[in-house]
Amino acid sequence: MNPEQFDQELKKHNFELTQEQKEQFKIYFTKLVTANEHVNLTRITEEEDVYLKHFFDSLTPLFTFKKVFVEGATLCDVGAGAGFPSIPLKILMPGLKVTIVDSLAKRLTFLKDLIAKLNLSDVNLVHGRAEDVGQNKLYREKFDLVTARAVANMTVLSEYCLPLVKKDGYFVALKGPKAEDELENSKKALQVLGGKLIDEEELTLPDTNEERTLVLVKKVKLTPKKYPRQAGTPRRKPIK
Ligand SMILES: C[S@@+](CC[C@H](N)C(=O)[O-])C[C@H]1O[C@@H](n2cnc3c(N)ncnc32)[C@H](O)[C@@H]1O
Repeated sequence: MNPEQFDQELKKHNFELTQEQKEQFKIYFTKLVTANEHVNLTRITEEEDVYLKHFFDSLTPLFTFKKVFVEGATLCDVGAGAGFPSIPLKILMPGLKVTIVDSLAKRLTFLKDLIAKLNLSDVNLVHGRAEDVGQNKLYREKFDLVTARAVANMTVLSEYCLPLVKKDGYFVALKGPKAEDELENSKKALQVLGGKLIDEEELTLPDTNEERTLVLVKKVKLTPKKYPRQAGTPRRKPIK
């Protein structure tokens, strides 16, 4: 998907990019591939792949779960790495108030520079593990939306993300193909952590066979204080 095809695809979803937004994606692409020569950020570096597999892919929740993406909402992106999905979402919806949590300082250094170059406001960077951030009063149960792509399986991810979601807010997981087993295995964790599975949508990226699954979980109850457990425990001893 080249930048023109990207514009066309977004139009199909009723998003007409301004000149400024087109420029922001262009700068994002350039900075990503340049920085990637020194810091390990992505394996995807061809322009058409970056526009499809990073930019468009990051925006699919916005097209699929429209009603939960409200201008002015607070969004926390857990394990955003080089900014996916939150930075493309922020470019398209400038009113979002974004917090990015990642445990790797080098990636946050890249993001700090990127945010300045893209002239984005209301993007807060937090260096830390989701398990610790989820126990920090500043962040716990403070977000309308929490997103994560390619960070952990659904059970572990739920323990990272749900503690950060406000009651009645949403957790959106961007998953690959065939996520049913993962989802089935996470049922207990969702229930324990106060989540309720609302929707699960399968889609294919335009003009490809690239399959994705988007999962929408609503926080229906507060998360018990003991979660998230100590850093490393969710992965070592997933909730069963
Ligand atoms: C495979 S990358 C995915 C990055 C991005 N979400 C994407 O889709 O391109 C996983 C990221 O999650 C971060 N990460 C993994 N476990 C984490 C944890 N427990 N807390 C915070 N960040 C974590 C890593 O540092 C890394 O940047």
